[in-house]
Amino acid sequence: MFRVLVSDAISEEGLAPLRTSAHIDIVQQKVSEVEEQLHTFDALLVRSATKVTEELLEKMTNLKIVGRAGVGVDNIDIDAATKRGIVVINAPNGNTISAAEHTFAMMAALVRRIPQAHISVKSREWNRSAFVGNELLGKKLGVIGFGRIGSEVAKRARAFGMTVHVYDPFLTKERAEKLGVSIHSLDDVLASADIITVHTPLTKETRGLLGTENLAKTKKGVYLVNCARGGIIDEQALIPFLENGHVAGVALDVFEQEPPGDHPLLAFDNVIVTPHLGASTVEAQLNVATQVAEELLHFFEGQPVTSSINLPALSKDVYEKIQSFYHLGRKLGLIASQFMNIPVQELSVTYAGTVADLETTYITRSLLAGFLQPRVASTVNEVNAAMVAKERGITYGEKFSDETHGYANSISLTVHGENKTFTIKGTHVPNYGDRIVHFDGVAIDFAPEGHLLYIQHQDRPGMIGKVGNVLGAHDINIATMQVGRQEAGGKAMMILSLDKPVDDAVLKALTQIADIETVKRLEA
Ligand SMILES: NC(=O)C1=CN([C@@H]2O[C@H](COP(=O)(O)OP(=O)(O)OC[C@H]3O[C@@H](n4cnc5c(N)ncnc54)[C@H](O)[C@@H]3O)[C@@H](O)[C@H]2O)C=CC1
Ligand SMILES: O=C(O)CCC(=O)C(=O)O
Repeated sequence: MFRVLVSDAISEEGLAPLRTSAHIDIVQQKVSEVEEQLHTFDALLVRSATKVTEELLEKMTNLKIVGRAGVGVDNIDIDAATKRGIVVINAPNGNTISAAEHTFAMMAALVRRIPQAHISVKSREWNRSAFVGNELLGKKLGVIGFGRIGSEVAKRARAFGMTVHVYDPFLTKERAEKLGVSIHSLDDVLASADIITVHTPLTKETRGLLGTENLAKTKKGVYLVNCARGGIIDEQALIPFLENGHVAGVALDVFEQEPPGDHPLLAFDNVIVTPHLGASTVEAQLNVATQVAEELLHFFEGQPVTSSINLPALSKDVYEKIQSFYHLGRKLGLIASQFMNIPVQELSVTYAGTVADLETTYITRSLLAGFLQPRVASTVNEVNAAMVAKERGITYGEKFSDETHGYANSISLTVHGENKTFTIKGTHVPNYGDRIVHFDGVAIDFAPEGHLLYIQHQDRPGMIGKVGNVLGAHDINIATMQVGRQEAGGKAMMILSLDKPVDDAVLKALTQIADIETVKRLEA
């Protein structure tokens, strides 16, 4: 018998698949009410109220799986679960439509001033001239982040006669054309849009994406919508733009801190808000509950789960054999994704030497997960990587080669993007670690670890000194530096490992050195 603790308000109808099994015992109580029995549960099913902390996981000594009836897993300590071998699953698309519809409702309410007018009439006023709005027809909608929700918002906007301009560095031209939208640079979207809506994950790159500098690039009178994650629009930076009327209005479903308390933004009449309601519909809650309940059932029946966001269901035996290559694969994917920060269509992985005889499927999936992670909102791992790649229109394949070029083993990844192909090759040396031995056509040798800096330049005397001077002037210590070149006087590169990451000012200063062509930060 498997015991499942359902500790949040989860759609009863959605739990039906679990109730059909004679081997599953469902207990619907809060964690605090079953303190004495926590060690007896095999599964925990939550929405967002239960905080699945390391402390709770420590008490649930028999726990094998946590199911989140929703997308975001902010309330679950994934690392702590992963460390304990507890699988975490979610429902990645069950609430997409509800979140898209809520975004659209917020946008329409914003431009027609519906919440303000509602309060006015309820206060027994009848002031029609105070609530003159704008039409959506003919307006330009800027969509930043064109994944599941962004693309559904765009479909609805087109039905309203809006033109949709999209910024998403990972969106391919084919997918944009299929959905009837055009791809633009961030600056173009900022400058041209009448309304801007954000639908990215909250990452290092997107935190404060709409901050002072980018808000200043928007059209005077722009409307902004954030139903994704608090912090993508910088709340503090927004205030002066509302005060001087540059921003005509803002709709927020999410906040940097939730609940936002007595936040200064709440004092503005033209800021309309909801308490993180994007997924709060009967339908979305039924979808997400059904999805996780079915996945839990598969898990207990020993079938593979498709929406796990942490550990793959690997046997200990196989895992021990592939472990080193599994990590090398992840690093190759991660570095390649950052280097090729453009839309890509295809990944091709070639195995040679001893690694070619192992279970390469898992290694390829690990590599794929590393490649996709910088591009998507939710955690990608070996279990869900194939599904996420398919959704993004990225194909991948494995090849095997007898050509080892002197290495005992090697994994080579070729990434095909629009107008550019990139190849990276790595090897694992027992008791020494992972090495990258080929990078974009140049033989080189570096460890894929930490804060890396890639510099491509013409092979001229004195380049190392010039780079060293700029980094020294910015107080950045170089841990290691590897150089390589295609031919004397031709294309050359340096890969530096730094003690701390470089900021945009350092990148700019390096780019200004004569004969340096490209500089990129790579985190591994
Ligand atoms: N308000 C609510 O109740 C809900 C909010 N969400 C949030 O909505 C957001 C979007 O969710 P999905 O569409 O399911 O995610 P998704 O992973 O399908 O799409 C995210 C998109 O953002 C793009 N992206 C990544 N970095 C970017 C960058 N620096 N600039 C521009 N685009 C970038 C990716 O290429 C991807 O296409 C997430 O933050 C999610 O947590 C999701 C469900 C409900
Ligand atoms: O469960 C909820 O209501 C939160 C939805 C959400 O933000 C998500 O799924 O990422």
